[in-house]
Amino acid sequence: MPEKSSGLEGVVIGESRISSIIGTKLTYCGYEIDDLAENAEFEEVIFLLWNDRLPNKEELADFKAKLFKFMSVTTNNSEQFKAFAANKGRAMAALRTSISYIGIFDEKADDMNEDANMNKAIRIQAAMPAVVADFERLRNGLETIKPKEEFSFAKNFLYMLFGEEPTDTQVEAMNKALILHADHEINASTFTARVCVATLSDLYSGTVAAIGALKGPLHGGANEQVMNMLTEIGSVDNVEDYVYKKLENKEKIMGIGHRVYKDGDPRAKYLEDMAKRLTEENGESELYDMSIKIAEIVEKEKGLLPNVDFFSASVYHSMGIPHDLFTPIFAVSRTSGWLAHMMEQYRNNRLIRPRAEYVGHVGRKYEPIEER
Ligand SMILES: CC(=O)SCCNC(=O)CCNC(=O)[C@H](O)C(C)(C)COP(=O)(O)OP(=O)(O)OC[C@H]1O[C@@H](n2cnc3c(N)ncnc32)[C@H](O)[C@@H]1OP(=O)(O)O
Ligand SMILES: O=C([O-])CC(=O)C(=O)O
Repeated sequence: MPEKSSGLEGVVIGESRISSIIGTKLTYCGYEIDDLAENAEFEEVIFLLWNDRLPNKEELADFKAKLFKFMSVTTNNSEQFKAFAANKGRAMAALRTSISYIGIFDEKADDMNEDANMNKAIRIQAAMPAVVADFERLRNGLETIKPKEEFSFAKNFLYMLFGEEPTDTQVEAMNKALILHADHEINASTFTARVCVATLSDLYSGTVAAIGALKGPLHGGANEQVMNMLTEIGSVDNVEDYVYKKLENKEKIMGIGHRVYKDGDPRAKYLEDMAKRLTEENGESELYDMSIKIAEIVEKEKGLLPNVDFFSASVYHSMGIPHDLFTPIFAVSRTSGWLAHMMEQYRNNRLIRPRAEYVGHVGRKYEPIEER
């Protein structure tokens, strides 16, 4: 029997050209995350992850046009969608179900060639922001908003969500957040997507499986939990009591710690900067001050540092985004990484099927029901 690794910690599951984590350095296809966060548009990063190179001007224009086309044809006006939005259905569940639902109507869903998969990838990526925005509007009894061709992905996402043109600061913050969350090696949701398509299942199925994995509070779901925690704490004066009590009870502080980064998450500093700026502009800098105090105590007591989810909560809150849409926004971004990984998996596929050490009963015999 091969060696056991709980949580597959430290296990290398194969090769990838997509993102690399070395110490606290994160790169996408060889480009440092800092370089991309400072200079790129999210659409360029999606293209990069899917093609292993940045697009030229014409390729980017063509790619944006395709994304736009599918963002605008994704009408979430089906009766089912309206019903779960009107019932104030849960946002991640709505997203998961919507992607599955859209997949039903793609006649080429099971075509496995590279071109067909690239087309499906564009459809899925483009559908994500539209589904999140439409869900938010429909549950509030509002009309859905069509994207505009001249707007970027980040700008359209905010525009479809709020129904008015976002400010440059908001667009810049959303663009950066989308880039910073786009890919992260073999995290739990990406691994889930790869396991799913390694059976030669389709990209819709892999995306739906990945959304389910991202939803959990130990992964992408942590950003909403961070906001719940900040709301519950309420003021800087209450931080110490709250954090020490949690630690004494061996409870987790959300948004802190990481399976791979033990010396800090390189994405957190960007979100921290944005959180500082945006909370100040919003007159809610206490949210930032509380976050800093929480992080200081947990670092002092446990040696653990904030991950990408910690400051993204105050960033999204400052932008006026409802708290249950924080994790769906993570999904809008991470879909780019999931799709890149699934297409990479197809190119060099092998069924993913590990083993388990059996620790259950042995040698039992079937007992007739009357004798149990
Ligand atoms: C995008 C993302 O997915 S980033 C991660 C988002 N998730 C969170 O923010 C949830 C909070 N954090 C956690 O639960 C964890 O740090 C994880 C799941 C992210 C990583 O967990 P693991 O690699 O399994 O670390 P592990 O659970 O072994 O932790 C090691 C020790 O640190 C403690 N610890 C880890 N994270 C935290 C935390 N957030 N708060 C308090 N203690 C923590 C553990 O209890 C454990 O303590 P012990 O040695 O006294 O038992
Ligand atoms: O890599 C991980 O385990 C979690 C994470 O930070 C991410 O998915 O962005």
